[in-house]
Amino acid sequence: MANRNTLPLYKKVWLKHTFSRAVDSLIFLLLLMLLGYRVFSYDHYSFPWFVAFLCESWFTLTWLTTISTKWTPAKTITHLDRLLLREGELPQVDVFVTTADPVLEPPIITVNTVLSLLALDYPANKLACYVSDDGCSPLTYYALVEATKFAKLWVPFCKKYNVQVRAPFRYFSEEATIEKSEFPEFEQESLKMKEEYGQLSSKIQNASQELNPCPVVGEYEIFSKRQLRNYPTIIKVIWENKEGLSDGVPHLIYISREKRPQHPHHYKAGAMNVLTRVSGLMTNAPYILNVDCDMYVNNPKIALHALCILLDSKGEKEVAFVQCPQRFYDTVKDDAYGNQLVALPMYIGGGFAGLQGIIYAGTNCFHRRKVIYGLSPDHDTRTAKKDFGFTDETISEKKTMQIFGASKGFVESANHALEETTFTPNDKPFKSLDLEAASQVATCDYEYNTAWGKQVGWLYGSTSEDVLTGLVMHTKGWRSEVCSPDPMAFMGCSPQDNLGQMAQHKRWSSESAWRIFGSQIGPYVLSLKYPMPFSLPTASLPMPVSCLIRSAEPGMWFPISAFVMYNVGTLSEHLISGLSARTWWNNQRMGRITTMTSCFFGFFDILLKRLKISDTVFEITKKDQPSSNNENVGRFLFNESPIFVPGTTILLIQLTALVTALWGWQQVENDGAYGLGEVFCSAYVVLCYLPLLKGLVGKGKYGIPLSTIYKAMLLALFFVQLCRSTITK
Ligand SMILES: O=c1ccn([C@@H]2O[C@H](COP(=O)(O)OP(=O)(O)O[C@H]3O[C@H](CO)[C@@H](O)[C@H](O)[C@H]3O)[C@@H](O)[C@H]2O)c(=O)[nH]1
Ligand SMILES: [Mn+2]
Repeated sequence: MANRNTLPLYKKVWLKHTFSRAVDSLIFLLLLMLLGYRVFSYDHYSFPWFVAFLCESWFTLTWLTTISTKWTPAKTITHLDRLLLREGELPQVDVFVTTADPVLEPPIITVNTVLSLLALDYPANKLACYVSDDGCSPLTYYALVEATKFAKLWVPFCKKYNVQVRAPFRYFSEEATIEKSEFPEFEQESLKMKEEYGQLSSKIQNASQELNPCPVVGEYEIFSKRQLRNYPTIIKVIWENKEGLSDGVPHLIYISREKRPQHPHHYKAGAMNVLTRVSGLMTNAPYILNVDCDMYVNNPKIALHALCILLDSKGEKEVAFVQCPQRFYDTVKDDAYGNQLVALPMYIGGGFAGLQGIIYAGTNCFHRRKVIYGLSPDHDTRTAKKDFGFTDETISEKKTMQIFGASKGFVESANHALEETTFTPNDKPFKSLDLEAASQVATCDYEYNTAWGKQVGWLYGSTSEDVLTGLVMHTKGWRSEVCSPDPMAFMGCSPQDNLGQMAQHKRWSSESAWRIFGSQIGPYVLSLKYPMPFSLPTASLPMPVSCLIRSAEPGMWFPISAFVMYNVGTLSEHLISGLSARTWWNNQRMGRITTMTSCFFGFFDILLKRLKISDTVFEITKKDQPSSNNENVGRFLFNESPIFVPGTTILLIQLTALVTALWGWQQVENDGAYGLGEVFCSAYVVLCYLPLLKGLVGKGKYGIPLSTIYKAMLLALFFVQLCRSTITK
């Protein structure tokens, strides 16, 4: 009989997307033929020829990278039963939640996430939950304190009745069907919980409406001293599972790190590093789960699933992190703003398995602590510890301080973390609650002249710290895996309107552009293997031009067939994923729109930053609980932001072209044929830009501001003039 410790805890199943592969390859072939055609059509060499050639080459290149990413998709299957055989030896897990703004991220949302984490199906004495509050908000703190009282009822209730959805606001929402239970007292208790939760949310609601939300006495006094971005560290142990009960409520710790105006705080990456150090001093678990404040646990067994991969005898040597997909609840119908990321992760995300594994998405991810500290997979711990200065008596202290900072306690904990052996029996539960030592590692100058943000922890210098941090792990040789059990592991809020969606895309694409002009070339050379998501912003350049190039030549059959194939391919991918055709169309449409708005701007953002004209800022995405009477649903909102100028310009140009063509005002002396193909191209772009077209005539927040329209008109005129002069020459 095989030793129970050697049985694999997960397996990887390679999927065959034969249809998808065939369509994708055919498109690639067509693109190559088109390029060939261009090259050999000597007599047409001209400025438009050159632009068209450039764009088509770019498309071909990005398409090649897309197929190579999608080529070998896989999924992982975990063997929970095998892991549960070793239940007594499960390792500790530290859970990090980040929140940053009590207005954009209402505390009730954070509270629900925290409650769902505290109620995870995992021994409570092996869990600790750390909440980082970058807003230093007494309201968030108050909400967590109140939530803990409720947790003492909620956690046992969930475990007793094996409740599926452990975020109360979802559990009690009308849609969630409350599971029938064989226990007669269930209904009664469920009602009681509902009442208790109602009280909790109204307490938080009331506190948020008061001008001075919380008393400035007692434990809240410390918050009264704070000023905007200028306050000391506040760390509070809200709840300690003192007796180490495995069926109790896990530890809950609140952390608001020190901030001073003259010190950069590095946004989320900075917060994650503080969480890493404080938890290192307190529980020092070998595994870390991190979630954004809106990502509640939707599958209470998720920690067990992820650990199957991390503890597997092969996974242990190879896998740095386990990423669960990001899904969203109460989404806008048919994905009107194209931000729910359902088909994309399935086809592209799954494909990463054929490479070194999925990229780190910043949330819903389980990490190994020692990897966060910079360990490589092939490094045996001894040499690593020597490199870090742990073993060499003479240099040790100086060296470790240069890497991990001046806290002796933390250095010692890092020393232990590097030795992470699987299944450390839980002999020393809560190491110490030395708040003073913990406060020291949360100060804003702790990281000066250390490796934090450079070689250790979450890396700085980018607004998508996640992608960068994950890629650097891959460059060291680690792999990563997707864990996507049923039901979906986590669910979060997605932007409820196009403005939120655009801000988010701008941040993501500016991050990708960053790597193109990047200072740290290393990881990005690797990212050539991960080209798909990174070609996102660069698509913003050729895209607009290519929208404008129309050809009436025989060669136009190549792009036409490629276009048809592409649409057939993506539509079938959506339908197979169980999505509606309308969703597909919305995704296509938003793809065209975001390229010309957020991606375009993300690109310039980074140019400005590179030229040291501006600084990267992490704009937090607004998280609201969607209300049923949201009048904006599915409609486009506009504001004064220049982000709408390029899109409006494209729309105006295409409209002009369309009108000229249809009314037959086209001058014959150009090249005569203003064919069906051209009209079709213009019509297609206008169709994609329909929301902007509505914006041209809309009023108030539904209308594009006049100033934006004027700017776009000027640009459009300029462009049309330019084309005329080159064509008539
Ligand atoms: O100074 C800051 C700014 C943000 N956050 C937190 O970072 C998280 C993500 O911010 P959010 O505004 O929700 O960004 P999204 O665009 O929704 O986030 C996606 O993209 C980010 C990178 O761009 C990743 O970090 C996230 O995990 C990923 O969900 C939230 O919990 C914030 O509270 C901080 O802790 N401190
Ligand atoms: Mn988010």
